[in-house]
Amino acid sequence: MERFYYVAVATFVLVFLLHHLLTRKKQQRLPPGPRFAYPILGHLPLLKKPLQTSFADLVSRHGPIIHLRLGRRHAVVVGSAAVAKECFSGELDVAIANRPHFPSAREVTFDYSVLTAVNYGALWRTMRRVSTVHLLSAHRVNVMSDTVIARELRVMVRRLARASASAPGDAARVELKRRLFDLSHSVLMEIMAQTRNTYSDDPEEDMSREARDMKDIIEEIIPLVGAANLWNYVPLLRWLDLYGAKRKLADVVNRRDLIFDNMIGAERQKLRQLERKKGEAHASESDKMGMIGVMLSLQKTEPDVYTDTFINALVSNLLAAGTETTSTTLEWAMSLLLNHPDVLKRAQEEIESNVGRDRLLDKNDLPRLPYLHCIISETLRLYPPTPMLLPHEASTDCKIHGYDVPAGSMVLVNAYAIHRDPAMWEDPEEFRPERFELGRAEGKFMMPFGMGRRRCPGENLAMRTMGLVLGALLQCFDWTRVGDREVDMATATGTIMSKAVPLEAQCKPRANMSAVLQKI
Ligand code: HEM
Repeated sequence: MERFYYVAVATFVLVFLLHHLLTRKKQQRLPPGPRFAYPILGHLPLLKKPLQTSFADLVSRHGPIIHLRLGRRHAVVVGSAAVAKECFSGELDVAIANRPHFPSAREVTFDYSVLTAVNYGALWRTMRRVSTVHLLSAHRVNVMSDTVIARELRVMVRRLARASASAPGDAARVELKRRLFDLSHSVLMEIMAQTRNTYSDDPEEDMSREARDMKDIIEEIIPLVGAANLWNYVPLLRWLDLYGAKRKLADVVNRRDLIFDNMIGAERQKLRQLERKKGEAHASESDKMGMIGVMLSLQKTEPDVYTDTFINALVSNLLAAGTETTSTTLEWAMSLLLNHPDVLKRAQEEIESNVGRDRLLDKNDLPRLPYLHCIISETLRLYPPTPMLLPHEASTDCKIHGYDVPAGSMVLVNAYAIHRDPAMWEDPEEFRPERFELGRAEGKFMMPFGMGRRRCPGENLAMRTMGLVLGALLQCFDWTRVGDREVDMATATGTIMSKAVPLEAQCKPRANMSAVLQKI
C-alpha cells in the first residue's frame, strides 16, 4: 500500500512537471517600467494628469518604450520618434491596428462599431472608404473649400463683424472656441445631412442652436466616460457604479442618437421625393446628395452593410472627431498669437501683401501664405489636440524595439513628448513658427495626425479648414487680449487636449477691410 502511495505521488509530480515544461511560454522580455505595482490597480496610482506629462516623465526614467500594468491590462507607452516610426511601419503597423475596447465607451461607440473604435477589419475598411470618398478625399475637400467652407466662413466673419459693431469701441469680447466649433459643425452638417444651422438675430449669439445642442451632448459625455474610466481596469467598480454614470451615459447617448435618427429620417424622405421625380437616383447625382443620402441609396443594394445603425454611428463619429479637434487647434493657435503679437502682425502683413484688402481670402491664396502655414504647424507641434493619439491594441504577440509585447496590450504613443524632444527641436518649449520656414524643419518628425493605417483620415479637411479660418480671422480683424495678462496656456485633462481656461479675446474689424466686411 505504502509503495502504491509513493508511485502515485511520483507519477503525479512527473506529469505536472512535464505539463509545465511543455506548456511553459518562452520567458517574455517586456519593456522596462516602474518596478513597484499595486495589487489589483497595478501602476494606475502612479499616473498623474495630464497623462502625456506623466508618461513623458516615466519614459525619461526608463527608456523610449515602457511597460505598465493598468489594472488587468498590459500597456506599453512609446516616447521616441524612432520607436513610433517602427510601430507604424510594415507588419507591426497591422499587428497594433486594433483599438482597445473600454467598457466605459461601449454605449457611446455603438458597441465599438464606430470608425475611431472599431477593430481593424472589414467594417473598418468600409467605414474608412465611405468617409474618404464622400467627405474627406482631397477632391471633396477642394470642392467644399469653394462652396460649403467658403459659405460658412463668411457666416462666421459676418457674425463677428456684427458683434463688434454692437460693442463699445467696436471691439467685441468673444469666446472664440464656441464660434470655431460652430463653424466646423456647420460645415460637417451641410456635407453630411445637407442642413444649414440656424441663428437668431441676437448679435451676441455665438453659436447656432444645432451646434449648441451637439456641444452640450459632447460636453456631457466626456466627463461621464472619464468618471467611468476606472471601470476599464477594475471591473468591480462597473458593477457597483457608485456615481450612476451608466444611467446618465445611457440617457445622453439616447439624446444624441435621436438627433441623428431624425436626420436620417429626413434624408430618407428627401431621397424618396427625388426618386419619385426622377426615377432611381443616378450615380452622377451622388455629388448633389449629402453623405447620409449616399449611404441611404447604398442601403438599397447592400442593406446588411449600410444599416441605419451603420449610418448613425459613422455620421455621429465623424462629427465628434472633426469638430473638437479642429476648433481646439485653432483656439491654441489664436492663444499663441495673442501672446506673440509680433508673429500675429507678421502673419497679417503676409496676408495683406498676398491677398490684398479687396476680397476675403480663398483656397487659392493658401499656397502663397507659407508663414500662416508655419503657424499652424508650430501650433500642432506644441499642442497636438490628441496628445497620445488614439489608443491602439496589439492583436497578436509582437516585438517592439526588441521587447515582447503580448497580444491584447494597449499601445500608446506620446506625440506630445515626441514633439517636444530637445534632441530633435531647438528650444522645444518655445513658440517659433520660423523653425518651419524655408525647409528648416525637413527631416524633423511630427505626428499630430498619427501614422500608419489608422492615421487620421480628416487631415486634408482639417488643414484646409484651419488655413482658411485662421487666415480670415487675421485678415478681417485686429485681435487683442482681454486685460494686460498673458493668455493662460494651461491644458485641461482628457483625450482631447483643450485649454483649461477657454480663450476670450477682443476683436475689432480692421479699418482697411471695412469695404469687404460690408459686402460679406
Ligand atoms: C486638427 C485636426 C485633427 C487632428 C490633429 C486629428 C488627429 C487625429 C489622430 C491623432 C488620430 C488617431 C490616429 C491613430 O490612432 O494613430 C485621428 C483619428 C481619426 N480622425 Fe482625426 N484629427 C483631426 C481632425 C479630424 C477631422 C476633421 C475628421 C473628420 C471629419 C477626423 C476624423 C478622424 C477619424 C474618423 C479617426 C479614426 C481613424 C481610424 O481609427 O481609422 N479627424 N485623428
